[in-house]
Amino acid sequence: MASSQISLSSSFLLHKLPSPSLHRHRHRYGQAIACTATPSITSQPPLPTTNFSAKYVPFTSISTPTTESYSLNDVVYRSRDGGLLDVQHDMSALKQFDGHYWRTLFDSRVGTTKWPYGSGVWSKKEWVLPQIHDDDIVSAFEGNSNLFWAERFGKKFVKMNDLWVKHCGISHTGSFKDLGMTVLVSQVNKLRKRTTIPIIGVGCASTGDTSAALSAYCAAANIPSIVFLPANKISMAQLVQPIANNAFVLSIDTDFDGCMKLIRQVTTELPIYLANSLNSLRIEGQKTAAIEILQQFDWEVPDWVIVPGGNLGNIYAFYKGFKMCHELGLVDRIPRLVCAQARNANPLFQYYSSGWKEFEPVKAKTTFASAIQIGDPVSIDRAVCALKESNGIVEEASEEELMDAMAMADSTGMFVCPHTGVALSALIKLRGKGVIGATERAVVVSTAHGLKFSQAKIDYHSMGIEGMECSYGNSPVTVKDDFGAVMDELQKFLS
Ligand SMILES: Cc1ncc(COP(=O)(O)O)c(C=O)c1O
Ligand SMILES: N[C@@H](CCOP(=O)(O)O)C(=O)O
Repeated sequence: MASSQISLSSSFLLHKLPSPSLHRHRHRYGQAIACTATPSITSQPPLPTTNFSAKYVPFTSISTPTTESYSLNDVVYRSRDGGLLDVQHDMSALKQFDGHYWRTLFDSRVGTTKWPYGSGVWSKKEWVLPQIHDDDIVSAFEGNSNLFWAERFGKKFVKMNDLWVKHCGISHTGSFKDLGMTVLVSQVNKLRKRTTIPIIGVGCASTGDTSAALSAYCAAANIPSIVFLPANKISMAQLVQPIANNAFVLSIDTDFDGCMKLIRQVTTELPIYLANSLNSLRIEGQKTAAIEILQQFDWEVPDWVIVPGGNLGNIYAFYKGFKMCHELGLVDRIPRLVCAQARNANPLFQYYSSGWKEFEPVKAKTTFASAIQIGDPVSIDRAVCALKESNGIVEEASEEELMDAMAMADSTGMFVCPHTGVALSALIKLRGKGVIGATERAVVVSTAHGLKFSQAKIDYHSMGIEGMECSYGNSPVTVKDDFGAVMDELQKFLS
């Protein structure tokens, strides 16, 4: 058994759970929701009675079949040989229903208040965590985020008409991490409530967004959360989130990669459940953003999806979501994926540029895209798989390019984070090279809310960043309290 595994009982039996056909009323987030696991609305297809299931398998089993597998009720993050794990669904059970069935089922749940299907994640429950009981789910009705037609940005800056931004950051804690965290914390909630597995808390290393999501979902479920943050390397808005949500916060004098090493060691010694995306449960929630994009396009497949990458779980999550939709007959192909990295933290870009010869972690340098300042991504193998299987591309953006792209987007009415700037910058480059065509449909994934990174925007618009022109900077004009002076400034502006 790998040292990172805590040997715990996997004998938790689902038949101990209350019958899923129970009709009942329950309270969530102060709202009384009439909930039934057997929906009565006629527009919704009957729920399948088949027993769907999922288990952990070594990630390598995608290409090399193996008998090694673990129950999702086990506390295990790595395979016997120390590799990554993946959640494998019983695809033959899911395939008993055709693509039309799944599309109709998922569409019927959009906008519902019925627990837990009002969540963009749990509206796909059968594909996410099929064996969890609704009562154990910890959700803030995350997901269902805006797929924004970036009409003005598209026309003005990249000569495209069919450009979209998936605003995953307009969410409960302001980033896409909510999608994965609802799944992970729900599973922990179930294990703590219904088994004797000792989990005293849930922990993560973070560049700011994972910790915000973890602490919020744990607080909602009354589960202790422990977060390791690289000191002085995350934004104030991100730092205050776990503090406000009552997490135990360790600010450590290292970078994210150092924090990640520490939390991996700590979670092998103490019964603290690991919440980083090394834990493949997170991917199951995050993959629903891909399914949601297809759904929002009425199940038409975009040509390109561009995702900023750091620890590299999300690029694989998008691939997995698209792949499942293809395999289960909801769509007939998958989009090409682009992973965009900051030049100051670009180990994947370097690996890709070398023709996938040899992966070398890097020492990540300071970047305005601070949440992706990661030099040794845990999901490197997952990212390579996603890119190879989707005929994907890796791009990078300099500090000036990513900040300009962020400012360009904001000038057209968005308010995006620097990581979205990295992805937009990749789009600009790929359009410039003619790789992405003018009439193709592209989706840029926006990963966090711009308000979390207001200091970066202040720095840019103050035009005081050393070595950066800040070409799209927009400083306020200082004027004295005088009608004539105000009129003079307005005349200058209007002319
Ligand atoms: C805002 C933001 N964007 C992008 C990423 C990259 O996601 P991933 O680590 O899954 O590659 C992260 C976290 O790493 C993030 O917090
Ligand atoms: N950007 C992340 C970095 C950790 O990524 P994870 O997906 O492995 O948790 C963060 O916000 O902490």
